[in-house]
Amino acid sequence: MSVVSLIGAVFEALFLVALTGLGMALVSGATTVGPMWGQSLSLGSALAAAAAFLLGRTAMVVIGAWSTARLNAAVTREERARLAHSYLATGWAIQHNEPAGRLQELLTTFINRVTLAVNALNQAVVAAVSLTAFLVAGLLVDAIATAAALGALALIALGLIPLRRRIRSGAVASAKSNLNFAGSISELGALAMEMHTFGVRKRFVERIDRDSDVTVETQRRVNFLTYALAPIYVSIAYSALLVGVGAFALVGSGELAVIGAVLLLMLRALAYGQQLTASMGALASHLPFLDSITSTTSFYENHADLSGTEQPQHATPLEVVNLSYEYAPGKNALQGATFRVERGEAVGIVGPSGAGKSTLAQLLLGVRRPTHGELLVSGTPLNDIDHAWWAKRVTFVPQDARLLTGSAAENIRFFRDHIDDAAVRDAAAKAHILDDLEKLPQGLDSHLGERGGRLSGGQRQRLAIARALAGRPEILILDEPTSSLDAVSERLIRQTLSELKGETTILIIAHRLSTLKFCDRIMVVERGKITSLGAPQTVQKESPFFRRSIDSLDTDLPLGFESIAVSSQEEGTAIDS
Ligand SMILES: Nc1ncnc2c1ncn2[C@@H]1O[C@H](COP(=O)(O)OP(=O)(O)OP(=O)(O)O)[C@@H](O)[C@H]1O
Repeated sequence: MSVVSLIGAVFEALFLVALTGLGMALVSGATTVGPMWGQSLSLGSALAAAAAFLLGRTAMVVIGAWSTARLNAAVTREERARLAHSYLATGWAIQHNEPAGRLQELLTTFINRVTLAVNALNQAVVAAVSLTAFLVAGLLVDAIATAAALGALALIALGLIPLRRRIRSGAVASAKSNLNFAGSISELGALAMEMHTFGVRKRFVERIDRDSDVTVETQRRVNFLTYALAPIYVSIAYSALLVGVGAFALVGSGELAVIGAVLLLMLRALAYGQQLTASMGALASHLPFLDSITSTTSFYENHADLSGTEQPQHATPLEVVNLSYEYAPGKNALQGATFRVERGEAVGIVGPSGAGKSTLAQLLLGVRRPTHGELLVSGTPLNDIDHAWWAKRVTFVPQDARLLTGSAAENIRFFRDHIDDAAVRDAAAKAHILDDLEKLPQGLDSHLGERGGRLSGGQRQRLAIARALAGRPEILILDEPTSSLDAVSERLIRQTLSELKGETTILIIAHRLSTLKFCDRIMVVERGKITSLGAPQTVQKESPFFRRSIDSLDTDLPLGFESIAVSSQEEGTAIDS
C-alpha cells in the first residue's frame, strides 16, 4: 500500500507540476511549457502528460481502495477469530470468571474500532508517503522554499504530540467505560424478571443513564480533541505558508511557473499533512480498543486449557487424593479431599450451602484444576487425560439447565454428531421428557424458542438430564438436578438414576434427601472438608449434620435413611442448612 500510495502521489505531483506549467504558459501566451528540470514541452505534449499522470493517479487510488478494503477484512477476521478461538480454548474456570457482556463488546464494538484503526493507519501511511513525495517534488522544483516548509511542518508535528497523547489517554478511559457499560446492559438482561417483580425499573433506568453518560462524556472529550487536531494543524501550516510567500516576496526572484508549482505542491503537501495529523489523532483514539483486544487475547492464550493424551480403558475407578482448591490464596473452598469411587457406584453429596460441593463437582469434571492434590482416572492423573475422551465419558447436569436456541433433539444431541436419533429418543424417555416433547407440533424436532423459552423450568431440567444421558456416559455428575422439579418428576428422575446404577457411576449433589434414596454411599461436605463418607446408615450415625438434616424433616416415621427418603419423596423436603 505504501508503494501504491507513493506511485499515486508521484503521479499527482507530476500532474500538478504539469497543470501549473500549462496554466502559466496559457496566461503568458507561451507555446511551450517550462522550462522545468531543463525540459520544455509543447502545450499538446504537456496536456497529454498531465492526462496520463491523472490516469495513473486514479489507477493507484483504486488499487489503494481495493487493498484497504482487503486489509480491513483480513485484520477484522484475524483479530476476531484470534479472540474468539483463544477464548474458546481457555478452561471453563477462566470463561466463568469473565465479566458479563465483556466478550460480546470486544467481539463487536471493539472489533469495529479495529477496522477504524486500520483505516486510520492506512490513511496515515498514504498521507505520509504522499507528503514525502510532494516535499521531494517541491525540493526538486525549489529547494530553499521547500526546506523552509519542511522545517515548519516538522515543528508543527512536534507541537501536536501532547495533544495526541491526551487523545490516547482519553481513549483508554473511553474503552474502559465502554466495557463497563456493556456489563451494565448485560446485567440488565439477566435481571429483567427481578427488575419487574421488585418494581425497580426506575433505578435501572437511572443506572443505565448514568453509565451511558460516563461513556458518552469520555468519548465526547476524545472526539473534541481528535476533531480539533487537524484544523489546528491547518491554521498553523497556513501561517507557515504565509511566511513562505512573504519570504518569496522579499527575495523577489524566481520563475512564475516555479513559484506557482511550489505553491501548489506545498498546498497539496499541507492537505496531506492535515490528513496525516487527522489520521494519527484517529489512530490514537482507536488504539486503546485494539490494545484491549490484544491484551485479552494474550490472557486467554496464556490460559489455554491444555489437554493430555492418555485414554485409559475406563473412566473408573475415580480416586481423589488430598484434593484442595483455593479461589483466593489461603481461602480453601475444598481441603484435603480423599476418596475413591468404584465403577457403577452411586454417591450422594450433601452439605450446607457454601460447603464446597459444587467446587468438588467442578474438580471432578476437570473444569477446574486443583490447587493441591490429584485426581486419578483408572490410575491416570486427570491432567494427562485426553479432554475429548474424558468429555465423552463424563457428563454433567447443572442446577440451572441452559438450553440452546434450537429444537429439542438439537438440545439433547448438543453438537455431538455421533449420537443418533434413537439415542436421543432413548435419553428423552429415560429423563421422562419424551411424552412432553411428543405433544409438541413437530415432536422432538420442535423449536423450543430462544434458549428453550417455550419449556417450563422442570421440563428444561429434564431435557438437560436427557442431554447428559444421551452420550451414555460412564460417569454422571449431577449438581442439584432436581431442585426445580416437582415431587412427581423428581421421583421419576430418581427412578431413572436407580436404573442407571451399576452400569453408570453417579455422583449427585442434592439438598433433597429423597433424591439420594438410591445412593450406595453418602458424602457429607462441611466447610470445605469431607466430614463423613459411607453407607447412609453409617453416615447417619457419624454425621451430626446429616442427623440434623434428618431431624429437621417433618415426619414421625422412625429414623433411618430409607424410611425418611420414602416419607419425604412426595414433599421433596430440603436439607439445606
Ligand atoms: N467463583 C468463585 N469465586 C470465589 N469464591 C467462590 C466462587 N465460587 C464459589 N466460591 C466460594 O467457595 C465456597 C464453596 O462454594 P461452592 O459453590 O462449592 O459451595 P456449595 O457447597 O456448592 O454451595 P451451595 O450448596 O450453596 O451450592 C463458598 O465459600 C463460595 O463463596
